[in-house]
Amino acid sequence: MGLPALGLLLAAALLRTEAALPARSFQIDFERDCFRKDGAPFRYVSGSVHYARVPRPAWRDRLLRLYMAGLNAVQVYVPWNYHEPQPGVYDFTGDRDVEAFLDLAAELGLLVILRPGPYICAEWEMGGLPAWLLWKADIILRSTDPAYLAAVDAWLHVLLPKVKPRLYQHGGNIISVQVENEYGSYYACDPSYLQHLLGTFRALLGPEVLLFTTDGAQVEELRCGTLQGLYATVDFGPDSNVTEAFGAQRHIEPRGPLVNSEYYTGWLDYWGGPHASTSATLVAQGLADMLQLGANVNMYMFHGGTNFAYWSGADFKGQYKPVTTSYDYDAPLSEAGDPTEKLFAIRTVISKYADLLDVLDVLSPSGPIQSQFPLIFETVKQAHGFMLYRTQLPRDILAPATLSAPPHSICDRGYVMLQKEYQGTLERDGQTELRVKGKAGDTLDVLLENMGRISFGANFSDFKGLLGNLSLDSRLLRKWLIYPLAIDAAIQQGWPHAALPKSSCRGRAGPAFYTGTFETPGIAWDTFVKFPGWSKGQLWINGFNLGRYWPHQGPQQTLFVPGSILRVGCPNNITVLELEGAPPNPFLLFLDQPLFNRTFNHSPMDKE
Ligand SMILES: CCCCNC(=S)N1C[C@H](O)[C@@H](O)[C@@H](O)[C@H]1CO
Repeated sequence: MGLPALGLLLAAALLRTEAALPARSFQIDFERDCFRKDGAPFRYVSGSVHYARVPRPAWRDRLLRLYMAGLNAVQVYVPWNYHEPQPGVYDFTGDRDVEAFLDLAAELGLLVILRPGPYICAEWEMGGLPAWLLWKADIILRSTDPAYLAAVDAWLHVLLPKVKPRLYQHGGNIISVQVENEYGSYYACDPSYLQHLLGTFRALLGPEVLLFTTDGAQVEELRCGTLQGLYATVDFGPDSNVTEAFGAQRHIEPRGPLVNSEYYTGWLDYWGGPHASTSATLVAQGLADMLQLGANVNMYMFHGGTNFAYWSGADFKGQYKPVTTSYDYDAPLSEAGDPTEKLFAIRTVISKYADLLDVLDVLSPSGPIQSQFPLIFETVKQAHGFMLYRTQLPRDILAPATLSAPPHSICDRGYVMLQKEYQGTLERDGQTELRVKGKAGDTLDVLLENMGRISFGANFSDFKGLLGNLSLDSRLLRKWLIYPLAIDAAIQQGWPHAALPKSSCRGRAGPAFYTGTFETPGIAWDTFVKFPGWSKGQLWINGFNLGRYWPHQGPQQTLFVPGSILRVGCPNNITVLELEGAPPNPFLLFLDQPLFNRTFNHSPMDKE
């Protein structure tokens, strides 16, 4: 392609910058029975932490432990009575600073599932309803009783304006909001009450936020607890049959994501009764069964904490049963915040389902840029490294179709995945076509690598990225999400070591991060690292970017590692971004000599 055409193409690409709008969406895909976050399939693995049961100085510790266990969201109740001790008197300070708790979760990269009630149950005093409601002795709680609704609306008009700017669609981290709580278990069964709440939540939160209900996984409980316009979810513990329980949800929601909003990791204690104890193995197995189904799960409780002061509630089953001060719940994180055997069992399960590409929230914290056609690095002000281009197949492609790029428009290498399965590599001066097949809506990703801008010999600017439009059987692919990747920043901040649970990993085809640690033998000398059987990628040790490796291409087979970046007497963190395919049992070798030339003597170290 001559320069003018390339120039024109470039101009066209540049002209399209106005189309670049930030995409922040969290919706239900009723076709593919999943959530979509920014247009991409998304599944949450969440845990309940109640800020009202944890002193504020410990919030960061508890949320970080939840994050490091591999969860990507935290479910949060808002107890009305904790914030409105007297009618019209509000307290959001100190341990009651719910905004600070939500913002801390956001800072730690956690999404939030918010449950503002107004009734929350939770073994909390009066289920979160303020005791002063009972000054009107004949009030009918959780109904369309005008006195009750007046107090509810006044409270929601104070609380929900604090929530709205933190909604995911507004740049925050709250992905969904629950209306009421297990209303199907309440005798009143007043659908006008739920309808009123729906109206108030929509008026104060806007049309985009995902609103849902939660009820026990029994059809009779779902009958009164659900409402058109509120996505119905269920709750059940490890002693339930997963298929039957989600079958109850499907009775109300035949399509949409499976959601267990309260997967009981333990249970509450009553005065006079035994401390609850639920087997870690049973809890982990139930979690694995649900994740295998692709379900979204919130573990109730991940961390229970304590019913300080007079905040413990009570159950009534023909007999008054007050709940204890400890809300340990036999949860994965103990009342005092200590990890338990159950936490490690859960972390192991999650690590088997952790999806590295879900870490786009970390690697691309500003979120994707939405554009009709691909944008180049320079348009989005990305200098070096990698960008991820994502779109969906526009139609079923049941027979292999040709995915193609204009010649020389791949600057410089594009690693193609369909539904996260590696399809092959598009190259600047090489292969520009691949054969793919899939279903409408399948996610097509192109991880685009900048291999370095021309330093001599060209009379044009060496722009980077997808400089042209990809097509499928000659029909242009549109509606792209573009993620500039800040990999170095994430690694320097401790990702993925702090985030991804350690698990024995087997090599896979296509782009993937591999992490590990190693000890030096008491010295920190210069060394050379070799990649037996690896293909091409990038290497970091202790946050230092050592550069590109490409033993598949050669000639060099090792990377130089300066001794100055190594640590003695403590683990060294190593992160590998392999782009085309790691060996089945990935390992690295440290040598005291460089290998500058690709050898073909098939020595054991060269074994693929
Ligand atoms: C014996 C408790 C019966 C009601 N509560 C139930 S089932 N639960 C569901 C309820 O939504 C939650 O807030 C918690 O109260 C949980 C028990 O920890």
